[in-house]
Amino acid sequence: MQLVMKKSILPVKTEKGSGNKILAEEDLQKLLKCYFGYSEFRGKQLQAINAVLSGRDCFCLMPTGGGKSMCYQIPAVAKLGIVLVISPLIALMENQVETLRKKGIPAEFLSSTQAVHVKQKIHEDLNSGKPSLRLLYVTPELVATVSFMAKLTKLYDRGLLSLFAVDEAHCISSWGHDFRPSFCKLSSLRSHFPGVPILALTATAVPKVQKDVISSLCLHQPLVLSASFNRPNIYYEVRYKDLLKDTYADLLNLLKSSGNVCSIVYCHERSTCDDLSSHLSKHGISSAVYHAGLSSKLRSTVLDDWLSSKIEVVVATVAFGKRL
Ligand SMILES: Nc1ncnc2c1ncn2[C@@H]1O[C@H](COP(=O)(O)OP(=O)(O)OP(=O)(O)O)[C@@H](O)[C@H]1O
Repeated sequence: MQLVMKKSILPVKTEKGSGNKILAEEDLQKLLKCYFGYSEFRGKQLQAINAVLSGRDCFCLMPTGGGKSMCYQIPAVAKLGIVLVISPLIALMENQVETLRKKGIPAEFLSSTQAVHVKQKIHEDLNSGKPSLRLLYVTPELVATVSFMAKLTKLYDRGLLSLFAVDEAHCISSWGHDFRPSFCKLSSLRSHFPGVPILALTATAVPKVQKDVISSLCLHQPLVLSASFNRPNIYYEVRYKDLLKDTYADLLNLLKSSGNVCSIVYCHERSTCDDLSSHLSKHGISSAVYHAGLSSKLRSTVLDDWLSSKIEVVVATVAFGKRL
């Protein structure tokens, strides 16, 4: 097979009889290099990618930052059609879409935060004979609407739905720490769109949750992948607050001695975030707060400023990890 390494969708070959498209490992590696600049797949990425490209469901358990997104981003460029990514985290969608577009991969997200004319353009593309989109990020709430299901049905009937990727899939389980009722409606994806593989992704390792995700999403004999949660590059140190004379002073020293690195300080309460952030700013460390009490616009600005190193420290509640 001839690979065209320009930023265009690659030709794919068909596995005889199955109707599924397959690419050799080296071709997938070329895609990884071409679009993302990485030479090797990490951990279980390749297995997950191969599973969904061959039409098989997959449950993928990887730690935060383990590279889960690649498991659906590579299929999006390797296979014709649209990958629908269902995520509860609007800030994460915005962030990923921006990154993908910079890499020349057509991606969009649909959410309540978007302007009407932007949504219209996306719908026009989806309705066109040949949509240019490769990845569409949506919330589970949108998937639950009749009008969006009708749009998906049209795409499905034209053979344009290549994969459903359910990010933060533990949210479907009432045993999980982050249960979201809207996720329960996702079971209809399997009944409405048989034959479209489903990739469930999570960093929540509890076996009860895993079983629940698999049965709630009606995954059919999924490939279950579980990556190691050991992160040898991370150094852990516990300091007991009760044993410190002045917690804020200790933290300030730690941040100053760490040099110019991006840091996150998690606090239990929003008021502590506000208090600590102004303390750090007063003492020469640029910081901002991030919690669910801020507007989504402000939260996006803080995330952008932190990612671009405009600010050194984000003082946040768990809303930051969940990117609420
Ligand atoms: N094969 C790879 N080689 C090197 N870096 C990679 C590879 N795959 C992914 N990455 C990088 O690892 C980082 C984390 O990836 P990603 O955001 O997909 O993790 P994640 O598992 O989705 O994390 P989270 O649970 O926070 O959503 C990204 O910067 C991504 O570009």
